[in-house]
Amino acid sequence: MSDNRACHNQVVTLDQLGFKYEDQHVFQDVSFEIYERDFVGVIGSNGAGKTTLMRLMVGLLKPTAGEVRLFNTPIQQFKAWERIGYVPQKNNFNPLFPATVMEVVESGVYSRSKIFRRLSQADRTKIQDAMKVMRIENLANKRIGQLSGGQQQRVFLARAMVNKPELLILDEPTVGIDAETQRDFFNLLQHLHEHHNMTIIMVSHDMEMVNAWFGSEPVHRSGKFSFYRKHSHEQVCQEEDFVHGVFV
Ligand SMILES: Nc1ncnc2c1ncn2[C@@H]1O[C@H](COP(=O)(O)OP(=O)(O)OP(=O)(O)O)[C@@H](O)[C@H]1O
Repeated sequence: MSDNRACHNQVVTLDQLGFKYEDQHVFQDVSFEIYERDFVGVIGSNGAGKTTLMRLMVGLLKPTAGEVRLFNTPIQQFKAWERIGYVPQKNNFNPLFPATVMEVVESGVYSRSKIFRRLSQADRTKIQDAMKVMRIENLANKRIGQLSGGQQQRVFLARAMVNKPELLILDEPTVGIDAETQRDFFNLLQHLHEHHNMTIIMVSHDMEMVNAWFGSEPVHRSGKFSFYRKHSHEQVCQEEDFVHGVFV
């Protein structure tokens, strides 16, 4: 295999995916592949079904047609949920929720395959690491409802990051956040993408931001969605994977 993309594994495969709520078709026949170390932007107008698509990718909804595969496994057989971090749309969060920042981040330790158990020292270290990367250590004991939008966003990102996921899925992460905080947030995502080799999928309807970040042309259009892509480490991929004259 001589193409850069072919030496990376597929992380998410959308195969002729369709979904409807009762009688209302949200979308039909959406196909796209997301590879390791991709940073993918999913763009669509209001009501195009972006949130629905993300919820299908994390198994919170079942497709009415086609299939989702995660790390090459059909989603109904997929069990390794700690490999995936998901940050739902911010406005789904109830600001009166009484938990502290620390409690919210801790709750990220329990992926859906685990039952509640005491936190181990290793868990504590993972929690501290995630809080440090997101620069929220000094907010640990604050109630989440007392924080600004940008700070809350970092807390939910830290929660999704606790298990050091390979794939991070973000639904409209910058809605309601000022331009400066958005820039910080993108710098952080860029760091995670380039230095922690994370694959990132981000939903947005902010074309200006998307064009600045991904360029003006989508790599693919399917249904009402446009998919944009940035890829990191293509060079490394070629060097690492070219062993004894063959791609492995
Ligand atoms: N639980 C539900 N029951 C019925 N219809 C729903 C439900 N959730 C969403 N819909 C409808 O499905 C369509 C897609 O909704 P979705 O939230 O996925 O769109 P979106 O692209 O994320 O929109 P936005 O940009 O406004 O967040 C909309 O027409 C919406 O009204």
